[in-house]
Amino acid sequence: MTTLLSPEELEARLRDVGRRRYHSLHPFHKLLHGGELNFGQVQAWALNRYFYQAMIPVKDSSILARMEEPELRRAWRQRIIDHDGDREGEGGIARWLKLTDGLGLDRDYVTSLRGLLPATRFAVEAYVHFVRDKSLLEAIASSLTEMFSPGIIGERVAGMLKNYDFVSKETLAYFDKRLTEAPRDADFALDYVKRNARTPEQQQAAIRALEFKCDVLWVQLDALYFAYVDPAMPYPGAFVPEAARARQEA
Ligand SMILES: O=C(O)c1cc(C(=O)O)c2c(n1)C(=O)C(=O)c1cc(C(=O)O)[nH]c1-2
Repeated sequence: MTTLLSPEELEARLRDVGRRRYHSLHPFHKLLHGGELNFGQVQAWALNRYFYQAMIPVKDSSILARMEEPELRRAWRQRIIDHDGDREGEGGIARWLKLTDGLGLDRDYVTSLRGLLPATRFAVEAYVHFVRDKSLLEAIASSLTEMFSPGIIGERVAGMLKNYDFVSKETLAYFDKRLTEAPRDADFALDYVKRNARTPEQQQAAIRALEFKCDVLWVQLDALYFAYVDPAMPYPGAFVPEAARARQEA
């Protein structure tokens, strides 16, 4: 039988999930941050991750719609504004497209999702469905990977600026804002989970939700690794970096 944890013990268990399973541990990220990917592989990462970015406000709208207290909605709606902006050209999704522009990818191609790997699509959709179908507590707990993101973002920006001449501070500007947004969002969500997971079952469900979310992030990198690093077999129809395409056509 599982026992009731104190809020502090629950937090420690949640943080432990990140220590063991966060996508900072994935070999694809180690290559990305260490400067060991080529231009086409970095393009593939940015193109696939666009779909994650684009669906974040969709999943947050679904969480918002289930919040019955104005106080909660007021806090959560900021996430949607952060990603969508208040007008065309503003917000996180627009900033992500600056990155894909900077990497020479055609905007219409990126947003059409034609080049996406199927595993990216399935993982991101699973996240959207999870928050829709599970309890509000689990939906909020699944966002808690953001507790761990400032560390990886710091490492990523420093590593990419140092190692790749095809990225700049301007093209990586997306991540600047995340360094303040993510801790604010994670503090709020962690406080909610600590206050509302009041039974051993609810606490276990919150921990499992965070594990699930780590899986959502992890499999996206598995898919990139398989398609673009080793054995480098892009799914038929998915994005093919120019160099690989030229080889295929030769
Ligand atoms: O760069 C990253 O490694 C990273 C990780 C995560 C995360 O841990 O889920 C998010 C983001 N970035 C991010 O930019 C973002 O907007 C975001 C929203 C969420 C969420 O679950 O609501 N996670 C993340």
